Amino acid sequence: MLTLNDIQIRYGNVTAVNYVSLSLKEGQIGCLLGPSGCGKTSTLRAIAGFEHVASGSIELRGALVSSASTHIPPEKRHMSVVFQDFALFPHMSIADNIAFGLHTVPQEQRHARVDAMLDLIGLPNIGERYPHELSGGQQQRVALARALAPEPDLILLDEPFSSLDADLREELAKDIRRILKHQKTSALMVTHDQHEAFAIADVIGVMCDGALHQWDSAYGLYHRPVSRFVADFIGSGVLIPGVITEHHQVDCCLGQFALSAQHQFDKGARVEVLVRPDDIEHDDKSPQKARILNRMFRGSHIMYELGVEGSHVPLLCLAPSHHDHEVGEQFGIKTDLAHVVMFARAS
Ligand SMILES: Nc1ncnc2c1ncn2[C@@H]1O[C@H](COP(=O)(O)OP(=O)(O)OP(=O)(O)O)[C@@H](O)[C@H]1O
Repeated sequence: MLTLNDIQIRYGNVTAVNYVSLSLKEGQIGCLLGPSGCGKTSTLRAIAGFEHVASGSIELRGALVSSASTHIPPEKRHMSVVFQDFALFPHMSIADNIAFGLHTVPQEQRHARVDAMLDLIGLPNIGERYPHELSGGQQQRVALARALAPEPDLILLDEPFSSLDADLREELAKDIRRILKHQKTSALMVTHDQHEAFAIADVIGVMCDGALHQWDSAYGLYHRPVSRFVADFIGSGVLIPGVITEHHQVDCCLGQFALSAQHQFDKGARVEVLVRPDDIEHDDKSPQKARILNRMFRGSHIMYELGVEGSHVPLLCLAPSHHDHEVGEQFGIKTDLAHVVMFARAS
């Protein structure tokens, strides 16, 4: 339903977005994720029609809406945008806020649509109230209701939870996902918070310096990162040196592992092996030991930092928190790196 073909966005000499391509299917929820300044908001604004593209093209439901020579204005794109600051009109009731984009709809249907939207967001009795009488989370639900009311082809969400408490964010992200899925509305969100992206999106794009590194499921980004940047940005983990000894075997400080997945490295290749905290399992009975350098209690789990001979960086191990060990202790570990991700080591 939405396709970006190699778009570039420039501000004077600055290239903010560099050859980004992606496609979103009907009813899918996508998310652009990345650090500040990576170009995610510029991409969203170009889709909305607030920015021009310098090259490449944007298509919505097969129709060209942006290219170097075409620019359909925002109001003709059948999209709604939800901003981070809610942007509700303070002097209008909640019902009038939601009805704002419905001026072409006959009055009776307009009332019915507003009521349906209030039911959908789980706040059926607040139509007569004003924005300042609602909590931040309620205001953001209303902003979503206002965006959904005109039944747009696509909803764009620009860091919609950034002004809310951390606890509320994930809850609201799940809620908004439920509402969008119920309405079968396609959406694209921008965030720098991977937990929000995981909670809401079917497909996530990781951006860095104007480039889209990977457009994939959360599982794919975590388990099959295509670049060091994605490996580092998504989840936690460390890269340790290794060598490919036989085809489908890698030798590193944790031992020698048969690799189950295809890889492009020849025998003798020097690689870096991505080791996630869930790749190292704590097992008191294991003959393989590591020293505990640090520990971070996380409620259900403890994240241990482990010193392992041959690795100049501490490795991470996520263990259930009833495995309660002190810093300085030797700790039994088991590792299985058969499915592991590797990158070529810089010479
Ligand atoms: N109107 C503008 N004029 C000039 N440069 C801009 C403009 N808007 C953005 N930029 C630059 O383009 C690059 C990408 O900005 P953009 O806002 O798209 O990134 P972002 O990933 O959304 O960042 P953030 O998370 O901080 O909002 C940055 O280097 C930024 O300084």
